[in-house]
Amino acid sequence: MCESRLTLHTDKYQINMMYAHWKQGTQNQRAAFEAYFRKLPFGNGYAVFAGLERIVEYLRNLAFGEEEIAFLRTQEENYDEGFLAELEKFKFSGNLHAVREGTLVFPNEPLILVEARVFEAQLIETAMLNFMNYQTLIATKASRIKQVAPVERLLEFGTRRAQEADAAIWGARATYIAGFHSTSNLLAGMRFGLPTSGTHAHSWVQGHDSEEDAFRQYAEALPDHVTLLVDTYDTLKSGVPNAIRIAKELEKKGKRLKGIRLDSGDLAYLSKRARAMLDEAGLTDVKIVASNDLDENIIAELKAQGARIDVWGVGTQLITAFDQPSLGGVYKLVAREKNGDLEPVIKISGNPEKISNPGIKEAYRIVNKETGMAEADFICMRGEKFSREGEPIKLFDPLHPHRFKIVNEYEAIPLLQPVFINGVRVSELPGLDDIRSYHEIQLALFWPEHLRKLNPEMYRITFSRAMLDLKAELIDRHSH
Ligand SMILES: Nc1ncnc2c1ncn2[C@@H]1O[C@H](COP(=O)(O)OP(=O)(O)OP(=O)(O)O)[C@@H](O)[C@H]1O
Ligand SMILES: O=P(O)(O)OC[C@H]1O[C@H](OP(=O)(O)OP(=O)(O)O)[C@H](O)[C@@H]1O
Ligand SMILES: O=C(O)c1cccnc1
Repeated sequence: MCESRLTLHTDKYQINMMYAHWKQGTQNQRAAFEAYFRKLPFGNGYAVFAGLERIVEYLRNLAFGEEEIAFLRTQEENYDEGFLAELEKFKFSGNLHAVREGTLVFPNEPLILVEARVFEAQLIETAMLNFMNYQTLIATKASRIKQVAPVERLLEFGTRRAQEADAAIWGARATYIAGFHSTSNLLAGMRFGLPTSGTHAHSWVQGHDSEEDAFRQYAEALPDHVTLLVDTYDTLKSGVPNAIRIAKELEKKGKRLKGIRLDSGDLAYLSKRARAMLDEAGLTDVKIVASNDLDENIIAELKAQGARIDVWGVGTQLITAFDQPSLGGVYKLVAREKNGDLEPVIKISGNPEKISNPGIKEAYRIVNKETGMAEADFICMRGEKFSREGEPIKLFDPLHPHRFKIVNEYEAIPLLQPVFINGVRVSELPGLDDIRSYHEIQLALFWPEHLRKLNPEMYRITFSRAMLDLKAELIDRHSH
């Protein structure tokens, strides 16, 4: 968790390239890189950008101390002492623009723009992608779950099955951005101010002579927060009746049973039966929590079956992004310093989708003033004049440039915000609750067709004519 130790959280090839730049005397040349992804995860219609807070912490603490330098000395005999001395002076002195956490983002649009000495811009690729790819993936998975359970409480239960501690903790934060209500991880609660929640485990019941005794002892210990796990022996014959008994005892003390938790079996059937039993006992306010390898598909299916579940506890499938364990975000050089100017560069590929978009760009969300809804994102060259307001904008379909739509009255909202300028923080990042509310406002900008979890309508990402022309020119220049 100590961010200052993350300087060497990078691939060795970055340090090798930094070294080679230092040898050829180009380490101070400026370079611009963009981070973006090419394909949406989970077949979703959007992704939820996350990871910026950690990126900012990482950049602020980026430094090579004695320990790092001593280690590098052991890793490569070619590293010259002069290079290591240069590293001792290292700090991030560049510019970073990024979209806000919680923003809905789409393939091939710049999410982070780094302009810095190539020495710096190169080093940070690995860690930035690591943070952005994981946290964006988990926020997106959480958002899919939120789409199918918009009003119920969503509890994040994943830590024990997460890919180690950082994934659990930063993953919990990402799920909160996308609308989860709490995490079971107390360190995430302490670190980020996330609400925490907890019921009890089967071991609590197994560790007593009877289920009833286990429930009673638990209720005595935590009378204000009693949610009882009712499936250790037999949910309907023993768990729910025992929970009802304890609820009645709590009532006598002026307390209420908060809930019961179902963690196995047919959750639709059991929840309906449990609801009827609770209601019959006058416990209509007692909530039913369900867990057991849930994901957005099972939750949707359970709801379609009429399950009476008020609270969903979701662990493994969410925190490991089980159905797609990685977001393939990349970090590509888009411009480099040549003869004092920043010159656009391209990466060619046999696969047209993998050809990079050259030059430093701006990204705008085009919101139709008549409907208040997002029509498309528009990517243009930095400083390019396009009619921001007042005049119609022509939004080309990138795959079929003969197809376009015209929006007459619109607002162009810039997506990339300055975070560091010349190494200095120029804006405070919003607090987590602001990010969460902003995410909700973002969702409201999009038609439901783009938000549905199965076969969504693709939101349009469009490029300016100038950017497409530059790309064509560079492809032409590099074709033989
Ligand atoms: N009515 C239902 N419709 C669809 N899926 C369900 C339904 N009820 C439960 N499930 C899901 O089916 C899966 C059942 O998995 P599994 O067979 O391991 O659970 P189980 O029968 O409860 O056994 P265990 O006691 O080992 O947890 C879980 O992912 C659960 O969320
Ligand atoms: O299923 P997930 O979505 O990953 O949610 C977390 C799971 O972790 C716990 O089970 P576990 O068997 O680890 O512990 P327990 O003995 O308390 O049930 C809990 O009961 C959930 O089933
Ligand atoms: O509080 C719970 O019920 C819980 C927490 C973590 C994992 N499973 C369940």
